[in-house]
Amino acid sequence: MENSLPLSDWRVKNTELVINRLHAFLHGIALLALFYYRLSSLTQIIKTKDSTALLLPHILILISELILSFIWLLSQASKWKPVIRKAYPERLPGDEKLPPIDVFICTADPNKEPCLEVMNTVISAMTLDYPPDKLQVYLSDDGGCLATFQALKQAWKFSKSWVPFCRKYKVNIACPEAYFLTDESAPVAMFHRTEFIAEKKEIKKRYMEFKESVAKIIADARISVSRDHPPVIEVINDANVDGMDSDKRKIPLLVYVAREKRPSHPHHFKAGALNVLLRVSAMISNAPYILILDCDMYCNDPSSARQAMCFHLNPELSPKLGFVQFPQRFYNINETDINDGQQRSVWSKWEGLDGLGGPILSGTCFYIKREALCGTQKFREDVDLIKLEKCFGSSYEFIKSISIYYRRNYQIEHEFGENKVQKELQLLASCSYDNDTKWGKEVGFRYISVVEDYFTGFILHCKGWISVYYDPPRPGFLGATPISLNEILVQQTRWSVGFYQVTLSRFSPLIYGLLKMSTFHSMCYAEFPYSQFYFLSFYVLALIPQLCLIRGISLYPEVSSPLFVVFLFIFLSAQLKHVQEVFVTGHSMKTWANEQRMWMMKSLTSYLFAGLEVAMEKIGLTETSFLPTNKVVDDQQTKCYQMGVYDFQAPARFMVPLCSLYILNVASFIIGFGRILQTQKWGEMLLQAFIPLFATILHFPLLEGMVLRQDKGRVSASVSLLSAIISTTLLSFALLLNYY
Ligand SMILES: O=c1ccn([C@@H]2O[C@H](COP(=O)(O)OP(=O)(O)O[C@H]3O[C@H](CO)[C@@H](O)[C@H](O)[C@H]3O)[C@@H](O)[C@H]2O)c(=O)[nH]1
Ligand SMILES: [Mn+2]
Repeated sequence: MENSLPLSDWRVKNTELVINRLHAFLHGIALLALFYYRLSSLTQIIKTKDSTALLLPHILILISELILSFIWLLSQASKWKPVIRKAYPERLPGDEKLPPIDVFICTADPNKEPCLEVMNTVISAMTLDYPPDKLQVYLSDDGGCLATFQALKQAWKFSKSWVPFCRKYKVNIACPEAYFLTDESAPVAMFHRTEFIAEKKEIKKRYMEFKESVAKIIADARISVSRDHPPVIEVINDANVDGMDSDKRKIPLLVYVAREKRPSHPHHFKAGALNVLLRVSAMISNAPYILILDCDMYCNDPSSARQAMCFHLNPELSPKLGFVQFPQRFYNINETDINDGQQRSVWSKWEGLDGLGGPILSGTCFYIKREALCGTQKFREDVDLIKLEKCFGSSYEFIKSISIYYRRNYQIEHEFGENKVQKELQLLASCSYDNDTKWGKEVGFRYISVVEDYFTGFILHCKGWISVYYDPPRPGFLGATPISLNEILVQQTRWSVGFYQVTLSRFSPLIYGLLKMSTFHSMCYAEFPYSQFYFLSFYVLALIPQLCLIRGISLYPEVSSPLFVVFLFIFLSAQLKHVQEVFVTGHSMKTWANEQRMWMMKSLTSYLFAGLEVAMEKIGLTETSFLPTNKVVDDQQTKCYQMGVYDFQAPARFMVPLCSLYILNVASFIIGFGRILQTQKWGEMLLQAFIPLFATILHFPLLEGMVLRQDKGRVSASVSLLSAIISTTLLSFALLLNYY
């Protein structure tokens, strides 16, 4: 009876589907009317003799509207068919039938990624509700830091009591730090209560001791990131014996991996680290499924592994299913979330992508099939060793380990600790192993972009794998997101660089993607890289209508013209659609305002600078870098975030463009409005005066930061001054031209 019930099912979100398609239809027609107006007014300008002064602003506005509309069009794909999924872990087969899982956790820099948080992520993964002999946790330490290694040993020691405690009392929060903060009581029957309280007290004491020991390790060590070290791979256990024996294992296996790094070798950042883990784990446990986690994302609900298996083991999905993606949810978000750290709009797209072939791989919180990453599906028949070596590198042991996927007769026979295995592991974690192989190109995580997640997922989809988005009611994972404006903009710049790198390669979603996947799916993939061009639109819209306003050049239809309604409709329909999406996902108007503001701020800074960075990279002036976000927050940033105000202590390159444009918008509105009063040309200039007014209101926090605030998070005086000079220069230039 039980077996006949499906492990998972899904349904289309019909109401949203209807709203989205109807909106797309109406908004699309209005956009056509807009371009009709633009083209006819352009032809008219060209026909009139003295046209040069008018032509340029009109063309610029047309370009900006074309870009906005093109990205809007791409974005409709992810709204086409939103679906929602359900998993039924209680219908899974017994533990003995569950497949093993390897967990990969990456850390890179102990100065930016606090050791205790990394260890909490590790411990939370060890606590997953899964048979312990089928769960292996690997920590990749890209910093090659001894302190991390020592702390991991302490984490293992603590896990030996924590994991059984959680299993016994079915503790619902897998991360100890979070558990002791919330004071959750276990759902046990009353007669266990006293025993539970006593054990909880004891385990809390052990956690405190563990915390102290980590703090001591950090205090004693010289914390530095090494770029020059040999590979270190160690199974963490008491006496170097009992950890490996899976029959007796009460808690999951824990392995420390620091791959070899040499200054002369490219290490390909996180993708490189994950590929080393893929190889090393193949020698040790070789689980068919892998959970990948960033060190700042811990397992919140221990049942995520079983939930993911509901999809991976569902015969309807299984053969083609590459990965199950969970959303990234954050524990450090507050109600105001002024920086839009939660990225609501991105995650709601994933439901739409799920209806088209699957969500984009998002770097962390996903259960992926090893076979999909290793690309072994194409070696199903017997292939010769030379060919395999060219693809997977020189380790025969590794090739044997993946051969289960095409001959299915290879079992791991070696004992860990044998010299031979250690030697093989060292080889697999060496920095030159990738050379002249297909690693990073056709095997494992792909290298060409710093958004290795997006790119690798894209290639998997192109190869015919599908993926599933699962957003359970209780978040499977919780992480920390940057809370300062600066970190958010730096992070966004990195992502944007990564998107440009993909678009400029031969794998551009709108060329390569269209050939390999459905049109709608590739449109979803294209939306991300093409969104970078918002910077062009927003620079035009933040400057041209304003400068034309003070010069009295009209760029929009008069109030009396029927086309005025078109513009009004487009503005309102876009905003109301956004408001509807915000409300449907349970948020308020504040979220709408924050998202609008951050969208513009990111476009005017991160998107632009990423473009410049990639251009410099192309001509050989700079090298790609992946600077991990700083997970250490100072009091100042926390204070600002909690008060719901921006921390404007970001570098001038971010602040000056924003402040200059703001001042220019305020000034142009005042001058323009004065001009309208004088000339009484209300109808002609109304729309145009509205643009700087909207910007002034939406970005009011900038005015506060420059003029009203006195705290440390205000805009620095030098930035305000420089911005004032820049905007005044631009304004006087425009005004002078006017009198000319
Ligand atoms: O050379 C490196 C650089 C980073 N990392 C790790 O990569 C993870 C992600 O780095 P983080 O600084 O937290 O970046 P985010 O911007 O928060 O990460 C998002 O964006 C990345 C792509 O840019 C994805 O890999 C991530 O999964 C996704 O959460 C962290 O665990 C790092 O330790 C490495 O292992 N090696
Ligand atoms: Mn992160």
